[in-house]
Amino acid sequence: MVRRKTPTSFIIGGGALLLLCITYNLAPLRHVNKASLDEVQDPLFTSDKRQDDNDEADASETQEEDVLFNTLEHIRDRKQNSETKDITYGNNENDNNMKTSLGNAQTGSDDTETKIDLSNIKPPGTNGFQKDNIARETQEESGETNHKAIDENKSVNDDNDETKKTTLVSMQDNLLETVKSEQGTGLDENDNEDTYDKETEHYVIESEQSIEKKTGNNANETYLPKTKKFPGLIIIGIHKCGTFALSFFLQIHPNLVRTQGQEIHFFDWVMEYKKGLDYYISQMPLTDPTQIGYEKTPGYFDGANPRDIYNANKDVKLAIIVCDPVRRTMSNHLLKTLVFKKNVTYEGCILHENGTLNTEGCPYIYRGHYATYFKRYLEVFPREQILVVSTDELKTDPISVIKKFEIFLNLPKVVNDNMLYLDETTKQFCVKPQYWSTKYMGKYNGCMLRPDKHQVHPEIHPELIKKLTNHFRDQNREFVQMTGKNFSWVD
Ligand SMILES: Nc1ncnc2c1ncn2[C@@H]1O[C@H](COP(=O)(O)OS(=O)(=O)O)[C@@H](OP(=O)(O)O)[C@H]1O
Repeated sequence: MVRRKTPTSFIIGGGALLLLCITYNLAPLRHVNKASLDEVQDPLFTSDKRQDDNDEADASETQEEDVLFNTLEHIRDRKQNSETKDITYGNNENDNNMKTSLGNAQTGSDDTETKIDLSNIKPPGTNGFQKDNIARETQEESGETNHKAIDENKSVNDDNDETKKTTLVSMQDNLLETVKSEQGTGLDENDNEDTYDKETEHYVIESEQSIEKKTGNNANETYLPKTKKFPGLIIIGIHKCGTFALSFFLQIHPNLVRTQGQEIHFFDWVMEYKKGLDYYISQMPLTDPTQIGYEKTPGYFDGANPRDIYNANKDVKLAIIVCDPVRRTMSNHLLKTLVFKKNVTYEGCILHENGTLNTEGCPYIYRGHYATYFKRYLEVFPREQILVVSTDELKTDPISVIKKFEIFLNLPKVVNDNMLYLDETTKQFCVKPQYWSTKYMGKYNGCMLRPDKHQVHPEIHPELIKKLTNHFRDQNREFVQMTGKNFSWVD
């Protein structure tokens, strides 16, 4: 009679075998996860004076795909608002305001002094200007590409650590590039022929235009070589105060050339900064010796270390465009919710649960502390090296603003009122066709009509306006003193 093996030994033997298989099979995956996470997270989430790492813990607990989505979201947040503390609404120990809704803002307070009746506040965005267009534009410019990139990654062989790591890193680069291109015009300069001249420390490029000048119809024009160099002007802020419009209108000056299609974020994103100055210069537009290249990254105002900019080029001229910080809070919120689809409420950001203002935790508010940030620049740059203009003025009289730049940058005085017209339908100033470049401005037809730059603002509750106005008063007054300029919104 054949003795059958006991079930116990089967169980023990089988169990051991199973354990061995699981360990063997999962070990590489675990290894990949860890390595990949390190690769993906390190540059993005490293704690730094410029970057907040509050998402790090969450991200490290997710699977790879989730990390990539999170990474994209994280980069988006950085790009979108250039907010170094963006995700951290809840830095107050009692505050978890990302989750705070209108409802619990109303009910959460025991403090009758500070409690505000918010029942009349309309949820933002329900009747927002061209909301669908924004959604489409956002999707067109980023979403589809991002998802495609992520789908592509799914096909990578799970067993191949190196391939996977490389893919994740290059996906991270792709995502960053995609995100970077979201905010700009989306019209990229065709400058693949870069060559770096070590002697002059310049990128020397023959652009289409200069080649055309040498060989084409414009043979009589003097050929001026175009190079990439450190910008002569950087528009450092202020976020949501019309930096795009300013950058747009400055293009009508023939001696000013802006970077195309993206904000550079070199001085406020650690990962970009680490790429070095040569990389930064490679991102600049081609300019001939009569032209000044400029870039605008509003995140520099509150997110960059002014010393880094100064050390890179102490002669660079800086500009900021300034708006009412109370209105700016809503602008910031609409960008976050309508354009970047964050599920947050205005009140959830700006108020603690007890109804007091979340002044240090909500970027809508703390980015309006103009005096604080401006002071940091004045510690490094001479006042006369920073031009301060106002959003109101740019809206009502763009040419006068550009004329200020002509003086500030010692440019030929060529701009005049005749270059613009007031569009009757939109009540916006537009550039006459003969003064805009089809290559860079064509998409907007000479008018600065990006829907996300003309949001219809829902009403802010009068009590909140009062609170915010009181809060910003000292900062505003100090800012007026520092700049020597007056603004309609400063009392
Ligand atoms: N022509 C003109 N002149 C001056 N200012 C203008 C102009 N057009 C738009 N705007 C204002 O620009 C706001 C968007 O600001 P930014 O372009 O700086 O936004 S961002 O920081 O780049 O995301 C935008 O904010 P919202 O009104 O909330 O859309 C406008 O207040």
